[in-house]
Amino acid sequence: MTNKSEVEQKVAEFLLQIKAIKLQPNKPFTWASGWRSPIYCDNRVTLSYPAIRTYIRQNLTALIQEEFGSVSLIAGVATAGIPQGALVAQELGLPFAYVRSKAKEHGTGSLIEGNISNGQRVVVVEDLISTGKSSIQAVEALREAGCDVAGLVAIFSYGFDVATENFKAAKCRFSTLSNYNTLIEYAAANALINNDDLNLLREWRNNPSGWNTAA
Ligand SMILES: O=P(O)(O)OC[C@H]1O[C@H](OP(=O)(O)OP(=O)(O)O)[C@H](O)[C@@H]1O
Ligand SMILES: O=C(O)c1cc(=O)[nH]c(=O)[nH]1
Repeated sequence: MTNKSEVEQKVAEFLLQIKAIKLQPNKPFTWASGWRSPIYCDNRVTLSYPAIRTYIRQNLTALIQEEFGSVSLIAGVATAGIPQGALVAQELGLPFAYVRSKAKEHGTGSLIEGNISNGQRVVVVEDLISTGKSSIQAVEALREAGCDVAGLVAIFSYGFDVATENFKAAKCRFSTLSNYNTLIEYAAANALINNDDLNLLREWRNNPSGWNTAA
């Protein structure tokens, strides 16, 4: 059995260490949802660090086994969920497929790439959950294609209520390796983010969809 809070902290530590956590309060990031944010968690950077990539692969695999038991397919969410999902599928010796954000506009016209079969029990791998919209879109596409979606795992979640509600509405379970609260607590305890930025991040977290909308 993995120690959940140890993994949450270790992943937060790694993300800070490799500067996957980026802060730009004066030049906000625009997220997939359209929200503007002072923070960006770039899990793609983990791929550049073999030891960290391995830790994430092994712990996503353990999470899938603990939460969902036996599955027959791993599916990644394009694009950042693709490499993470492929690594996990390799670890589990399972088939892999991935779901595009929209169907390809030439060639096969596919929305889902790879072979899937009706009734196949699948776990979806995503890198990050903000609103959960991208995740749910992939889950619905797999269901429409006949898959039995056991649930979704991701490296990081901001823990927003809107994501919880979106997953609940879609009747999809999800679990992540780390989350925003752990990240902020770890950064504060180890003086990895200065106090001004910590205050700003805590304030932002109270109303993320409304932050900086006037800018
Ligand atoms: O929970 P949500 O509000 O949907 O946001 C999270 C999504 O945003 C990012 O994808 P993005 O499309 O920005 O980039 P990518 O192609 O690099 O995955 C991230 O990889 C998630 O898929
Ligand atoms: O919501 C997003 O688009 C998003 C936020 C974030 O911190 N990292 C990321 O890759 N995407």
